[in-house]
Amino acid sequence: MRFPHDFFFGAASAAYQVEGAWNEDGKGVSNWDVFSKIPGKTFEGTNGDIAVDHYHRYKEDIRLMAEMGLESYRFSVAWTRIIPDGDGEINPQGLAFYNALIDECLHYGIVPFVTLYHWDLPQVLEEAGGWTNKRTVDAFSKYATTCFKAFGDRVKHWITFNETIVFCSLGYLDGAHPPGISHNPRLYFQATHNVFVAHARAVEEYKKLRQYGEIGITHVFSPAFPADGQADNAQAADHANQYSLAWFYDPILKGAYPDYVVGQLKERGWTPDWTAEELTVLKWAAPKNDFIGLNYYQPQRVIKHNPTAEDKPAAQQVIAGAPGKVSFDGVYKTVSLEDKKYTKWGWEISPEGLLEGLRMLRGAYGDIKLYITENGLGDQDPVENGQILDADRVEYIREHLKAVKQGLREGLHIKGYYAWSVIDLLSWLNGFKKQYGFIYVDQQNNLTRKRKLSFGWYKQVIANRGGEL
Ligand SMILES: C[C@@]1(C(=O)O)OC[C@H]2O[C@@H](O)[C@H](O)[C@@H](O)[C@H]2O1
Repeated sequence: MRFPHDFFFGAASAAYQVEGAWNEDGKGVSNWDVFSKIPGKTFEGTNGDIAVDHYHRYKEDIRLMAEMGLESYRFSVAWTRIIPDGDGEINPQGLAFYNALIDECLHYGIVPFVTLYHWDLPQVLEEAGGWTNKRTVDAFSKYATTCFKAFGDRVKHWITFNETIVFCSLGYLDGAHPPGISHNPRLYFQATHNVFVAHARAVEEYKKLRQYGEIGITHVFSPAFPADGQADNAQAADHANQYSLAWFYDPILKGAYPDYVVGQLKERGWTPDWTAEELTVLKWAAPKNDFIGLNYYQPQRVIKHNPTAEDKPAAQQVIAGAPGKVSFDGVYKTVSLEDKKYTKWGWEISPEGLLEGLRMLRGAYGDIKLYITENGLGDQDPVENGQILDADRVEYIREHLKAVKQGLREGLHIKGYYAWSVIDLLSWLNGFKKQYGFIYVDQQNNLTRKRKLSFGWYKQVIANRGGEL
């Protein structure tokens, strides 16, 4: 079986992680431009000042994407290039860059799939409270509408936010992302709610413009499964899915928050300051949402946890996604299992977890349109005689594409697969050490690009529409 003709074989990146040019052509300062320069916050002090210089080399990069036969490129717009101080004047040089990037994609017949927010918030807004401040919601509406009007004649696929759970939990619970606040569930839930309202307002503005494209949001998709058959671990997995799935997917797809979580937030004084008008706009926007983007890397294997004084702060690798984390409320803990395979960063390799999770998602939300907007292997790629032989990445993506194909056989409405990432880039917490790309970037030799083993493999898969998988 080949993948359908209207299924996108794509790959992705994000502005702060690829562009560099952090202070060029009128760009404003973002929270990550500041946070990454606070000693100890990033791996070996790496930052996105240069990243992999996609800002100046995008033509070479897109030419390589075209050589691969890539059908769609998912990239994010840096808000600070468009409106440098967040909600003030528009920067024409910022519009010019993304117009050129979009036109270069279209020159090769590559469909642009644009993420409006991939974690880099204008610093002016961060200093005013970031996503805990309603001002940011209004500012996002202006920024999104500016992008729709500037690029919407050629961009027909829009993602509002990338992984709300990550930038809010790392920002307000773990303190590992801007604004670097730890253990503040009230601010965490407030920030997530404001993001959902900003999403709903952007859907409303987009539909008003009648540009006849599609708009959605991308969430982490990490379904929780009990580590064994014990009843309390099953209950812990249900709790994990309520807080890490339902809290994020329900307001977008059902237009209302899950009662299980709402009830517990009320008991603990963590209820966001939502208004009737905001809850109404969530309800209005839900059926207008055209798709949901899923970033799948691994499932969560969960056991019930009983908080003790011995609980230690999470290790860096655990904060960055490896099992072993105690949930913010202490109710459960993620664990690794003897019979599973793991990456060098301790992430489980589980294509079956993707398929099982997709079936669970259909049970909860029905036959919704889905894109796998990220999936890939973070690795330190082996280099032999100057060749990057990332056979493990080929294996990882092959097995996950086979799971997607099985999902299609079962009638799941999956419309595309975007490998993370098209090119080696800056990892927020792992610097340049954790590679994801089909294209290698030589950090020791003027950021020279080189095709990896996986580049030629993915080219073949696309040419055959996955018929051989
Ligand atoms: C934490 C980490 C990683 O670096 O491994 O997970 C995978 C991938 O997720 C993306 O949404 C982030 O933008 C990208 O930087 C990566 O981030």
